Amino acid sequence: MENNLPVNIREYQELAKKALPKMHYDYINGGAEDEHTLRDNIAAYGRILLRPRVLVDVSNIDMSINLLGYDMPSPIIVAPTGSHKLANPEGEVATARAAASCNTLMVLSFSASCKIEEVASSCNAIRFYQLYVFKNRDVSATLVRRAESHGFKAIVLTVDTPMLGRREADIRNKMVAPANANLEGLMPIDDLDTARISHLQTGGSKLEKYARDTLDPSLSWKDVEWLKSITSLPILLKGIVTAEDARKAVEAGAAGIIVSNHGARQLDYAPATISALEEVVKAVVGAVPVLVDGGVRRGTDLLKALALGARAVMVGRPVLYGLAARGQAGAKHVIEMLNRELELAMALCGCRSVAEITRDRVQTEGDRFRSLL
Ligand SMILES: Cc1cc2nc3c(=O)[nH]c(=O)nc-3n(C[C@H](O)[C@H](O)[C@H](O)COP(=O)(O)O)c2cc1C
Ligand SMILES: CC(C)CC(=O)C(=O)O
Repeated sequence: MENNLPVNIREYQELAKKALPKMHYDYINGGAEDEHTLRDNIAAYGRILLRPRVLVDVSNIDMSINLLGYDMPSPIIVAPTGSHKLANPEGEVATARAAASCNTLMVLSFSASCKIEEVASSCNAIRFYQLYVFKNRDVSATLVRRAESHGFKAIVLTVDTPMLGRREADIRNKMVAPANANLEGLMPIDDLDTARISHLQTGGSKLEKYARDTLDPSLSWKDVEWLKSITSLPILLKGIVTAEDARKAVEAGAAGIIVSNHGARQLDYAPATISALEEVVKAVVGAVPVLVDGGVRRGTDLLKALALGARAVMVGRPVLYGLAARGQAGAKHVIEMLNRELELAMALCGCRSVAEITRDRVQTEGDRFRSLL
């Protein structure tokens, strides 16, 4: 096996598909409804071309960045994804160790299958905590306090999930809500079991029923204020794809914006995130860092996102593919592979540092259209 390691993310995806029960692979891999946005998150990267500059001495490439005051050796971040135990029995602890061994920042999901405390004590690293606002605010507030006291450095509030998107593979597979290790003792377990296990008349998956019983559809800008009132940690808003909301996020005091469509699992026909990134970057005019996730599978994708103004780039499914295929070693290899691919892409584009990955290194469809006018 070690001599036959996958050479790219696609190969990890194939291994993950072989390794996992169909229900779990579909949950990880799937998107909402027609999966138009799911395909476009990846396809949109393919429509952006690179404009390499040559005869630059690229014998030293520096991929480091600074995010919210933290120096990071590369702009890659592990996106928050729920239920890592579906991919590997060691769950988020294995992912956290993989990320830490690459000095990569990980965002721990609210829906994690390992406890905040377990992840925090498994290895030393800078980590952020992702939050959902539950109907019962005390549940969310308690988790924020636990994350704070275990050294998490920022809260990533996911704002694109007032209710769960319609994921048809999960409906077909009768996907059950995976156990959330961090809710134990916070919600009456009977309620959770009913939500997780009961049959539905609505045609949604059991996961959808669980989300409906817990997530608060009244989520609004007031909740950002509420969150600010209960924590002194910086708050990043994840799930913004328009200039209008980006401006509101800055007004609301967000410390950062994550351009995301939740890996195309929420609103189908939302824009591919790489197509929405520049609009958001322009709207915030440097007031806060803008991050992006969705569809990143290559180092060249990372370079394109950085050229269009992302400060850092989050990766979701690829890490889960690595975890499912080869556990902690697989998750680590995925991060390393993306780092090496980015380094090579930078060298071949003549960029010695992230600051040198400027807007003119890419040509978007919009650029091609404008050049015809
Ligand atoms: C299996 C899975 C679970 C996810 N769970 C969460 C979650 O708990 N919270 C959240 O904010 N985003 C969640 N996401 C969305 C990711 O944070 C991220 O936006 C998305 O995976 C990026 O797209 P990519 O998978 O193409 O890299 C999840 C995504 C996947 C694939
Ligand atoms: C339980 C869900 C809300 C987790 C999630 O965000 C997802 O599956 O995309």
